[in-house]
Amino acid sequence: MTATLSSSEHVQSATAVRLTGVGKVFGRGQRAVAALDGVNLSVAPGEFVCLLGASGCGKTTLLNLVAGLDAPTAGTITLNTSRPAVMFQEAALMPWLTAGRNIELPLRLAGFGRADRQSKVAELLDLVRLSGSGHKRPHELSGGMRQRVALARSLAATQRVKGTDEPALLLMDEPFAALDAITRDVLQGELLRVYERTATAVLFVTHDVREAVRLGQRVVLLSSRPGRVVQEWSTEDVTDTEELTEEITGRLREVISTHAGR
Ligand SMILES: Nc1ncnc2c1ncn2[C@@H]1O[C@H](COP(=O)(O)OP(=O)(O)OP(=O)(O)O)[C@@H](O)[C@H]1O
Repeated sequence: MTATLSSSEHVQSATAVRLTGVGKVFGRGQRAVAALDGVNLSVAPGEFVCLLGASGCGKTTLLNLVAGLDAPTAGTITLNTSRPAVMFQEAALMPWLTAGRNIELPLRLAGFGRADRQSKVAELLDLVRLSGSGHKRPHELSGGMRQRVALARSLAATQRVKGTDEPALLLMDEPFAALDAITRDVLQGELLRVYERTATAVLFVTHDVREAVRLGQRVVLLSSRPGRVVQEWSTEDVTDTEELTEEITGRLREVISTHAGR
């Protein structure tokens, strides 16, 4: 199932994840809620894609489907990666474990030996600039530091004892939304730095256009419920990010007002 990046044709056609005609309806009959409808989307190995949409358009539903936490009612999802790691708005760390032990947990579950776990934890703590805080428990850390631990734990969850040729996929559901503006700004920069040092594909959900343009190589706009892809933009080679941010914001407003008029 793993994509082999052995020729340029493969490189172009390889996907970490592909959604084809994906739909999701919750409930039945008169109470049925169509959250997603005919979503077509793919993310290439190592690509950073931001999924943007108004509140309630189905972004979290889509991430849950890709994560395998729920099943689509229509269409198919093809994963060519190891099991995706998920990071949420709340760090959801184990409060009784130190930062280091929290990061170690997925490595333990994946079957890494003790020495390997210790060196990987040290590496990941260093990657998220928390080398001196591995012994601290979550309540001793700031909100931003807790999200750094959560990021390191998510990256740990993408590690495999064998089969390292499988590309990794990180699913992020508004991970910085609960942080103050300055911390959010710092963590966005940190995420980009970490992303550049790993080969992980990222599908990042946000309703913040500026965040999407700053982080994503591609920004994909979902319509209001039922969510479907209405437009996408590449941010690569864009010199004027303000102009792009304004253009996407305008399109997002249109999408929201279309929905409000229904
Ligand atoms: N388990 C469920 N049962 C019924 N309806 C659901 C369920 N989960 C989500 N929905 C509905 O599906 C729609 C999409 O929800 P979802 O949480 O995916 O949106 P979202 O874009 O992530 O929103 P937000 O940005 O506010 O987090 C909403 O109308 C929501 O009420």
